[in-house]
Amino acid sequence: MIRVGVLGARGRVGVEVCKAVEAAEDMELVAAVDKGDPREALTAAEVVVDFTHPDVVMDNLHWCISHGLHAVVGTTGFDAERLETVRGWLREHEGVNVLIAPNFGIGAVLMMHFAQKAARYFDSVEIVELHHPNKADAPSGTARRTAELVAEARRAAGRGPSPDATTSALPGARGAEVEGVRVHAVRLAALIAHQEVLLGGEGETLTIRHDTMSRASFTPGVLLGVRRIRELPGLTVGLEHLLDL
Ligand SMILES: NC(=O)C1=CN([C@@H]2O[C@H](COP(=O)(O)OP(=O)(O)OC[C@H]3O[C@@H](n4cnc5c(N)ncnc54)[C@H](OP(=O)(O)O)[C@@H]3O)[C@@H](O)[C@H]2O)C=CC1
Ligand SMILES: O=C(O)C1=N[C@H](C(=O)O)C[C@H](O)C1
Repeated sequence: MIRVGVLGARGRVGVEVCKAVEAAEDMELVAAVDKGDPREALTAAEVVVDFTHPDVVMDNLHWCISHGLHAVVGTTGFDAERLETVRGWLREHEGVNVLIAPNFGIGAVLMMHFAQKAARYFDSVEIVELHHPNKADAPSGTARRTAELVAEARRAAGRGPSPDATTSALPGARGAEVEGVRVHAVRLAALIAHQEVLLGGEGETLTIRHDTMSRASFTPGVLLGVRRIRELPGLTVGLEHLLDL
């Protein structure tokens, strides 16, 4: 049995993760911790799952690593600097492993992968992410990561920026720029999490779209991470490393 603790256990995703861990035959939920609860309960766990908030996730991770606990992290807000900080902590605590994934949905991971594959073949690319209005961060972690992957593929193919002759625009009208890729964030009641990657070329467009219809969709990926984390040394970024893509 893998002893699992959940941080953010009363949150929208945390609740689903707790249910999934309790239903898994090879796991035991030993701690369900949310804001205001003492983290010490997590020391009964081997693996801690974090779905909290971008403002607190670094402190949580530092605490887990320094207590020798593996961490599977869904919370967003990671940039290159934060990832480097985590790598530094892990160097000081050999044997502790961390998986950080901006999206644990299998379909979402495939959407990012397909977008990365397609990027080299099109002149233009833009990303539209659409989420529930209670989301803390914009753009989403998934959109940021998609933009990074697409930008990397375009650079490798020797492609310059997407064509754009705009010389006059209201601030924000063209979205945010992530490594040269435009990302637009929509917040709308009734939505959960959705993303479109729009690609345009000579006389054709390709739209790659993913829709999250239930937060339970994140749990198979989280459980996969929990099962595999002990054999993934150091820091792993992205669920794609655990899939056969
Ligand atoms: N990687 C993935 O697949 C996915 C990632 N996410 C990300 O996960 C994060 C959480 O999303 P979501 O569940 O919707 O958010 P919620 O706000 O619903 O849940 C977060 C929970 O964490 C609690 N919390 C805040 N601070 C702490 C703390 N220091 N220690 C323990 N618990 C704390 C919150 O309490 P309170 O409300 O009182 O502040 C809340 O109950 C976000 O960054 C989101 O983008 C979401 C979906 C999928
Ligand atoms: O906050 C959310 O809801 C989600 N957050 C993640 C992100 O920022 O990419 C994953 C998914 O989009 C849902």
